[in-house]
Amino acid sequence: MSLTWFPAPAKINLFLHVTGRRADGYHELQTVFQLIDLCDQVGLKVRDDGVIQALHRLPGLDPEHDLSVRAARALQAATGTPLGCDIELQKHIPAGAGLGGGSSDAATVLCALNALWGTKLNETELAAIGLKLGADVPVFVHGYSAFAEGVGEALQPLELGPACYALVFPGETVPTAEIFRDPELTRNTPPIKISLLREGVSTHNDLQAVATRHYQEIGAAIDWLKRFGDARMSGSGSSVFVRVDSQTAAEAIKAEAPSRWRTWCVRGIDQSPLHIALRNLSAR
Ligand SMILES: C[C@](O)(CO)[C@H](O)COP(=O)(O)OP(=O)(O)OC[C@H]1O[C@@H](n2ccc(N)nc2=O)[C@H](O)[C@@H]1O
Ligand SMILES: Nc1ncnc2c1ncn2[C@@H]1O[C@H](COP(=O)(O)OP(=O)(O)OP(=O)(O)O)[C@@H](O)[C@H]1O
Repeated sequence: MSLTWFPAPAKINLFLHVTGRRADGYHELQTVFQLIDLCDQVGLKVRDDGVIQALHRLPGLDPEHDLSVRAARALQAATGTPLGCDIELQKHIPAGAGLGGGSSDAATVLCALNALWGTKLNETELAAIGLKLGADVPVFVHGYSAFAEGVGEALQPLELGPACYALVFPGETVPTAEIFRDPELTRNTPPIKISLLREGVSTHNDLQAVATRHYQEIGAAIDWLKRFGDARMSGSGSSVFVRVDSQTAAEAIKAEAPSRWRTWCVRGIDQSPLHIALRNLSAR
């Protein structure tokens, strides 16, 4: 049997407010996760011998630290299944880009293996396993764009509707922990009510000021994108984005962008393509 392939979409944070800090050092956030149609692809094949093996190597990363492998091991441990799997990743989402690529790979492995192994955990149980791997994993397990609180795991689905973005990766790989531990980080933005989002309350990304101080190229990309609209950083960076009216407008920005940056025209999606693939699998 060959590998079965499943998509792992990226996200952008339309805003990110840091509203506090917990005793364990993690930060309380308010954010909107917008899923986008830039995807990694995760190939999986069930093994009868219980072995979990990566067929790929991510540059500079021990396979045991690969979030796709860690997710498979976590599901195996939680369910006690005797089954294993081969895993292969086709990476299209840059790592350390604030796009949640590693977290999404992990969520796709959890959801797809749960179906392939027949372990029958529900989404809440899978999200709880995912949260131990990273604060961004639960939103990808649930597979919808959402307003998030807590450390990013308390989710309320949002229908954001059709949206186009020009997305720029200025080439910096940002370790998320480095940004969160900066003493200069604003950690006391007053919480907002979700209802105010629809009324157009002003929002921002609290991690942006710190990240642009650490990585000059992020500031350069924001300044360049600002001529097209309200340009912002996603997550802890380094990617930045601007919302535009049409795919044509996004294509024009991509054509003009400095060639040292990777640029995409992406669409917002309210439902993850992973969940559509899983429904098709169970209908077979
Ligand atoms: C910045 C965001 O990308 C926004 O979506 C996420 O909050 C980060 O999610 P993630 O990459 O899955 O993060 P994790 O792997 O859980 O955490 C990496 C590190 O970031 C810090 N961290 C992360 C999330 C959070 N709410 N507070 C934190 O302080 C912690 O130091 C943690 O050790
Ligand atoms: N499958 C994976 N894909 C990408 N990075 C991975 C993976 N597994 C582990 N990692 C490690 O995790 C780090 C963060 O990866 P990721 O792509 O999720 O970052 P990010 O987009 O900045 O995340 P976030 O927005 O969640 O902070 C990488 O620098 C890499 O060392």
